[in-house]
Amino acid sequence: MVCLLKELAVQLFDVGAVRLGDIEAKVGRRTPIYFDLRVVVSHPKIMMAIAQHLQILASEIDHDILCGVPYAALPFAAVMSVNTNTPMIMKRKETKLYATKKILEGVFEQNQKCLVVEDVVTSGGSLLETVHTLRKERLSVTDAVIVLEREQGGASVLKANGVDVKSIFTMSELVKILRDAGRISDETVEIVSDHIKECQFGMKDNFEHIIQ
Ligand SMILES: O=c1ccn([C@@H]2O[C@H](COP(=O)(O)O)[C@@H](O)[C@H]2O)c(=O)[nH]1
Repeated sequence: MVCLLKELAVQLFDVGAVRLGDIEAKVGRRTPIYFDLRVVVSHPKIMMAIAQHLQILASEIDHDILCGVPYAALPFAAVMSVNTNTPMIMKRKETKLYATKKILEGVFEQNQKCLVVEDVVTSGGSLLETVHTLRKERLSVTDAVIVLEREQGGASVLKANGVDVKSIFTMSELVKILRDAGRISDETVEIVSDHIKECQFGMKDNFEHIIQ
């Protein structure tokens, strides 16, 4: 049986996957809430629950193979791959400099439909970079399944680049569950809601280097 979303959200909080405060995120951005889903590798039951929820989203999407955005989403994609007997490929952060000189590891064919798996989307930049690499290798990429959509514009950036994103949680849903479960205060919900409104990303936040 798949664990309920509310239970999953509270379990994530209780294992330290949700950090509150004035936190430095990617390249100098600051955020009052940061999700560190990398801790999930140490909690197999939570890993399985996340993979199962991602599989529910993936079941509505036609795809031949899976690819996780490195590194945080690789374990999620691997568990989904094994659970559903769907082949997976791995994108390297950098092209291998010797022997095979590959950027993608694993077996694939041109025009196969590749479903991208990601942990968190903020600006959409990390996911878009992976999509760009996959498309350069002639894979067809139109969809992604993710754990958390921070509602800061990333999903719209991806949509504008031909990628539909389906998430297990949005940031507002997740903070509401945590507030109702007594894990965070009303004040924190308000701070997060203000942050979402104030810190929005769009194509102007320069994805040109990725999509050129
Ligand atoms: O709360 C967060 C926010 C981001 N991340 C990591 O950053 C990228 C997503 O940011 P983009 O701006 O969309 O590229 C993603 O790969 C996450 O691993 C995070 O871990 N937690």
